[in-house]
Amino acid sequence: MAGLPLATAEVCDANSHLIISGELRALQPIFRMYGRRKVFAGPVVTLKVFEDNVLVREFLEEKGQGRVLVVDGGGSLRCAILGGNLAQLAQNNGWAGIVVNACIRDVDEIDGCDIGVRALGSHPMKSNKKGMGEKHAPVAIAGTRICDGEWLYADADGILVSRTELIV
Ligand SMILES: O=C([O-])CC(=O)C(=O)O
Repeated sequence: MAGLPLATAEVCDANSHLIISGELRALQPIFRMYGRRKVFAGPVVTLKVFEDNVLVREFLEEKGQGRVLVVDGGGSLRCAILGGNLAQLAQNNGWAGIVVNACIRDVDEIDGCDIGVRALGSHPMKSNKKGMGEKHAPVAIAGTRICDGEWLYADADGILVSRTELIV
């Protein structure tokens, strides 16, 4: 069930066979936690952009239905590709969380939203608005390849990606 609070450490202990096969991977611990939801999970939607957040908005304008948006922003530390308005939109549209391999801004506003956000850090500058990027492309972030439709589980210990939904 989407949103079920699975503990990532317990999932790892109980599923060593899935770790060995590569079906279950842990992202390297490079992210900071933002948003009110410290624990979130759901099916993944991937997006690849670079210092441009038009496509981030396009996704978050859709109904989230408990999904997690994974944005590979190329690791950029030069501007923010998610801010308070987009986080509010994501919350209102029912996204479970957003993982950003880049920076965010409006941290206080995002921390007030009922959504989980992980990002490399915060940056006060906005991004470009050209609409460049690739939706649903496989991404490689934090040492981990992530594909559209996989499942992501995040809690205080870290972030797991599983090829299929994990059942408790
Ligand atoms: O529009 C942007 O570039 C991001 C932002 O600041 C927001 O979502 O509030």
